[in-house]
Amino acid sequence: MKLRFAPSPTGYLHVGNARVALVNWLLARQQGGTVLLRLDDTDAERSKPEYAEALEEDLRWLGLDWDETFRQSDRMDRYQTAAERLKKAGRLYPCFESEEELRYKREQQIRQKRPPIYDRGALRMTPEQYERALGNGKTPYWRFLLESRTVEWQDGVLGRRAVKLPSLSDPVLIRADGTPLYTFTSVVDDLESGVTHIVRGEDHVTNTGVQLDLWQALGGNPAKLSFAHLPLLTDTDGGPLSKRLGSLALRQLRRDGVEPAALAGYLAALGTSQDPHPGLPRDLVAGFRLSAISKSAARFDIQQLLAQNRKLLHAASFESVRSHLPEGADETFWLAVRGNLDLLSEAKPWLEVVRGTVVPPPQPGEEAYLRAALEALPPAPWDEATWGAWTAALRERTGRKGKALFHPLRLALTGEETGPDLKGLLPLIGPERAGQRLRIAAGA
Ligand SMILES: Nc1ncnc2c1ncn2[C@@H]1O[C@H](COP(=O)(O)OP(=O)(O)OP(=O)(O)O)[C@@H](O)[C@H]1O
Repeated sequence: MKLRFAPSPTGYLHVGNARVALVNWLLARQQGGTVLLRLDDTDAERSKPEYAEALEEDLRWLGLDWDETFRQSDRMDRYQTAAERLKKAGRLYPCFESEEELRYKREQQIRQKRPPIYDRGALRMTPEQYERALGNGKTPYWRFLLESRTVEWQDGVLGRRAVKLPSLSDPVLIRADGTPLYTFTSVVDDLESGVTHIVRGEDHVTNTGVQLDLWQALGGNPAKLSFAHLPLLTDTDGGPLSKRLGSLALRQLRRDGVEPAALAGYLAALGTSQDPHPGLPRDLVAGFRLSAISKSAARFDIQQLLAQNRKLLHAASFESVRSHLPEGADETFWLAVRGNLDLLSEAKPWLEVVRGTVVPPPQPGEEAYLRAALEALPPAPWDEATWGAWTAALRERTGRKGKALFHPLRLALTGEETGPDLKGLLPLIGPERAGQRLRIAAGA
């Protein structure tokens, strides 16, 4: 079994690309298969080495690896050879029609209520017309002659699928400047690198019909190839994802402090009826089932991702996050704040709150209460019982309870409306800072 992930290095990977990469990887690792990372970089204008580097880095960050890798741009001679083979078999034919001519033909077809399919006009060219076009300095581009049949396959996610080839235009495989196009290079590579399972986004379903025809024309046996098309992910608002738009890029999520295990766990369960659980890809292998993926488009909900991230952080040991915490953060600090974090990057401002300077906002009308709180501060040393003892004494003294009792204290001590449990924070803030902050807040 051999699977491949074949992104084009034309931008930063987004969560939709990552889901496809993850599913390929999980299937391969579950069944002892091989993973190939192929860089589809024949679009020289849009492909950039820095994107290729970035996508490898992003995949590794997510916890994925691969057994083989190559770039299409290194295999131009192979595409050339395959093209010659198709030409000899009469399946690749030269065309000279310009974009404008083709547009005109399409408009006419639409007016006549006919499907706008390429009419194979180039096949009717006589050898003399062909030579004349060449003599006039024209260079042909090349189309693949599709067979007149319906291509069917059993899709691992979508079920039985069929593509009627006569309803499609013969695809251009080679541009006039000689560059081969995706439809072509992809099939040549899949065939020559021994790929057995193609798992990719649903945007490729029509390609699959064409590519199976091409696969056969190049001597491949379609029975040896399995397909699964994953429904496309949309963004939180239901909009499409694109590398070009930079939407929901792995890079950005990583920069925002999302943990790879949160993302991988969420992506593996997305579009299934399973509840997501954080886990690195290697931890998800055993529980993964391709058949559990639903046929409908799935929405990538950033809130749900954050929920996974939260779950992960709340249970994370100090040792496991230590190297990503700001300097000065110790285990007591981590245990005090972890239950309140969506993202690891949010730990830093809390370190500021316990160690740095907080200017509490004014709380008009609360000055007397805050003065009473200052006076009731328990003596040092402070521990986790201090908050309970202090607020119990204040309850007794002022008759306050609930929010009226706690909220002015939180605001004065942290400068924030919400945050980690004060039972853990108060001893970290310590008597000196707590006293200062209460004094300022009380206007004392
Ligand atoms: N929104 C999406 N959801 C799920 N899979 C996707 C999505 N978009 C692309 N893919 C899949 O990601 C893989 C890599 O494709 P590709 O590099 O062409 O990405 P792309 O986002 O479509 O790129 P671009 O925006 O540059 O056209 C393919 O298998 C493709 O089907």
